[in-house]
Amino acid sequence: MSAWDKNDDLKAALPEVPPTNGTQAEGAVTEVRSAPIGDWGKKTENNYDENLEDTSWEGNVRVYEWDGEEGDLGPEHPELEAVLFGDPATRDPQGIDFSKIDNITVTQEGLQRIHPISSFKDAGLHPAMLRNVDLCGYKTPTPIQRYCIPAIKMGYDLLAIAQTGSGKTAAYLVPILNHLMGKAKKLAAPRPHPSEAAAGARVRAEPLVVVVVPARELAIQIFNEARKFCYRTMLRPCVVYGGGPMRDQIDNLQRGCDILIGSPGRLINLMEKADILSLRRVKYMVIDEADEMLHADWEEEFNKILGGGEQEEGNVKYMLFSATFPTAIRNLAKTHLAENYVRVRVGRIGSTHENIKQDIIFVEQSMKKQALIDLLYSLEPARTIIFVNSKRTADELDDFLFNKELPCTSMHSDRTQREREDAMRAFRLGKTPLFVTTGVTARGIDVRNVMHVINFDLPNMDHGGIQEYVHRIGRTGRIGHHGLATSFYTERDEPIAKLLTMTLMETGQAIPEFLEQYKPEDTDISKLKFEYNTDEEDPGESGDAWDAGAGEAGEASGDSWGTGGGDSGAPNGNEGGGDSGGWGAPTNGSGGNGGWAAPAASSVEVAW
Ligand SMILES: Nc1ncnc2c1ncn2[C@@H]1O[C@H](COP(=O)(O)OP(=O)(O)OP(=O)(O)O)[C@@H](O)[C@H]1O
Repeated sequence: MSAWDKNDDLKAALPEVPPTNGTQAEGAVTEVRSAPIGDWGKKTENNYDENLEDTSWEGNVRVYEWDGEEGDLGPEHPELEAVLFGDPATRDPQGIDFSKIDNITVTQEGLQRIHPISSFKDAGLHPAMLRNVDLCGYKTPTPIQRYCIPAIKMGYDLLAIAQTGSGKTAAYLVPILNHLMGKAKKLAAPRPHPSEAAAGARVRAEPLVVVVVPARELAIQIFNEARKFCYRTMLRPCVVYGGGPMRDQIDNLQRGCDILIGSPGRLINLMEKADILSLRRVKYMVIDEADEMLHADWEEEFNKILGGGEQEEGNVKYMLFSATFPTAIRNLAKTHLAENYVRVRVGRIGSTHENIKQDIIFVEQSMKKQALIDLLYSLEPARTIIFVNSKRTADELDDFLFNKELPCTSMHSDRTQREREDAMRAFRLGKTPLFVTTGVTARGIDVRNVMHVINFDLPNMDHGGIQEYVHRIGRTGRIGHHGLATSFYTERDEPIAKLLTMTLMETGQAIPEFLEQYKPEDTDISKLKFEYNTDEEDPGESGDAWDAGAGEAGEASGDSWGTGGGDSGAPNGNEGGGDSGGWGAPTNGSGGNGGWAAPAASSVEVAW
């Protein structure tokens, strides 16, 4: 365990951010320190030559290998278990405060009403999957998991929106893999026995699940999660991403691939090699960070991936996940989903967690570096991500901090993939607890114990805007932990000021004096209008709520994990009949007016 993993929750010690030498806050006391108050450890320099010798690309790590003779379930493998799930001493989540997560309102829409599970035990998971969940240290499902697990089990397309760090990855991996694990032999493509693969036997990869994500590091991270949930199943995960070694990635695919996680460019590249990869067997297509993937910049890639499967119409379930979802992109998203898709939203779309303390400090542009050093020197050392808006600033800041003897590393899109993986690894391991990066890591990246996010530059409204702010600060305060997000605000940040102020108000953060002028006239928090994704535009959300009633949780329980086609209740009828529970289309839906909701959609709010 790294020293940086010991204080699982520094929350109690979360400091008030002191004014820095760079602030203009009136009456600010500018205590300038010339040295850090704690021990940051040694500054380190990456030796890339040494690393070049190292062939351990992140995609080449071990996965559970099925030798095909154990029936549906492979034997336990204690050594691999320790590799996948880590030191048992650090598995159990400590310091997690689920109270804030559990109080968030959950809204669901669509023709079908989903009954949330109350515990993993009630989810009808295969005992081996339940054990994998337990090995991960998950005791209780998060709200998004409570809804997504039964919805996916029942076979619906899904649009799921929940705050950063709220467990969206497991919300789709667990039910999808659970559903497929009993059917792997029937559905999966033939593959060489591991001993034959070692002797060079190869097949074409024909995955059952494809997960598409917008960033390479995120693909690697989700692959690592998939490795855990595939443990002892017959399902073999692979990852492909740009910049990584093509030869190794192809080699891995050709040993058999059931779950493929990829960044779009490399995925398309490989799809063009018909003897290497075919999407003809795909049953589930998951688009993570879906609002980013549906962005116009990705349109071509996105359409190629969605259209490249030769699957029968209606045979693929589509799942879209994100923490943010601007209205226009939500409207586009629905065109990719079946009419009877289910939509689940936890809290306001794009809202931040109360667990993240947000501080905004006014800084003169020319004083930012000084302000940063003041800030770092005045707080206890803590694993920290520093976001900047340009590659040049990332390089400069890395140098600057390094010259101050602080242990930092940095990443941006001009770095080689080897450098990117090294930097990420050094930060994850706590070797370099300061990580300077551009927005390339704003989304999805989950590093244990990130206590502080600093926006050295606030996101530009033309590049990411308030959504990027939400994703960036969401690298801390994950899954019930507490974190601090400090942003340097300069005169140039005026365009984001209004949305930023409302975002602060929503979670009861202190509004600094210089932002007071941007407060809306009506300060009633329930009436805040986030123009970029007004929920009013979502028909079906206003009235017609189904009576949530009591006893919601647990109703999806009971039936056992997949034996053949009977458990899905697949609404498209493509995996047999089932037990969708007789939720006929409600007659009171409002749907309709060309906007977001599916026909006759209705919604229900459930306060947890
Ligand atoms: N039920 C659970 N109990 C405890 N920890 C969990 C649970 N579900 C997920 N986690 C952990 O919570 C962390 C955040 O999960 P995840 O990365 O899936 O969040 P996310 O909602 O996808 O966030 P983002 O929007 O930033 O991508 C991970 O470390 C994951 O292992």
